[in-house]
Amino acid sequence: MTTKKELRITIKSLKNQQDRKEWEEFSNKIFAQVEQTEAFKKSSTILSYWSMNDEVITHQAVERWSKHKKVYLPLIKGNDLELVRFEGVKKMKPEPIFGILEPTSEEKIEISGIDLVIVPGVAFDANCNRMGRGKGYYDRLLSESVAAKIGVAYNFQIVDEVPVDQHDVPLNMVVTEKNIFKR
Ligand SMILES: Nc1nc2c(c(=O)[nH]1)N(C=O)[C@@H](CNc1ccc(C(=O)N[C@@H](CCC(=O)O)C(=O)O)cc1)CN2
Ligand SMILES: Nc1ncnc2c1ncn2[C@@H]1O[C@H](COP(=O)(O)OP(=O)(O)OP(=O)(O)O)[C@@H](O)[C@H]1O
Repeated sequence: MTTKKELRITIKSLKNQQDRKEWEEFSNKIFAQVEQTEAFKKSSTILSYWSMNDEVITHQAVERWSKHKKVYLPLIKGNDLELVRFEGVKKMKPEPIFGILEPTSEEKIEISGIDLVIVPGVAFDANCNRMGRGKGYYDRLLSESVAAKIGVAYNFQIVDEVPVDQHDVPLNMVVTEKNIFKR
């Protein structure tokens, strides 16, 4: 059984072997699939993330969705995430630790007010288990949530088995450019 630490190293080296020119196209495909789901169609409040350069690219999808739904993005506050309304790229600022762009809006929401969460991750498996960047932010956030949870990843991030700890929260669905896994 591989450990989370080993799996993070494996995925990091796989990332370096990818042709990133395809990532924009893959990301478009992934979010086209997400938009077909009942969970998406029924949702009015979405928690997405604003992608960093090694993640499924969310920027276009967030802009598109924000025209007819309320879209929120995570903001790091110590050990927790605050959920802040997306009001356009111009109203975002880089956060000091990882440089992730975060919204500057005053409008916040509790996780209980969210219908659908688009979850980033380092690796996922076909049972919709997820491993993140190892800080536990999403595990703590999602443990309190009944929202639909859709993980998004490139297909190379799907592994046979993600090591699962007790606090890890499984997702309802994982979407890649090649597959849709449901639980
Ligand atoms: N786009 C995006 N936003 C997000 C997350 C995410 O995974 N992706 N988060 C999800 O939790 C939260 C931020 N948590 C983060 C945790 C670690 C790292 C990071 O870059 N870690 C380095 C190495 C660790 C370190 O420096 O100590 C890395 O993974 O290379 C970034 C964000 C909230 N916002
Ligand atoms: N519900 C929780 N309550 C308290 N601590 C937690 C909880 N979930 C995770 N943690 C702690 O967070 C740390 C990181 O956990 P883990 O390696 O599973 O994170 P991850 O799922 O990879 O990261 P993330 O959720 O940030 O993407 C662990 O030390 C774990 O004990």
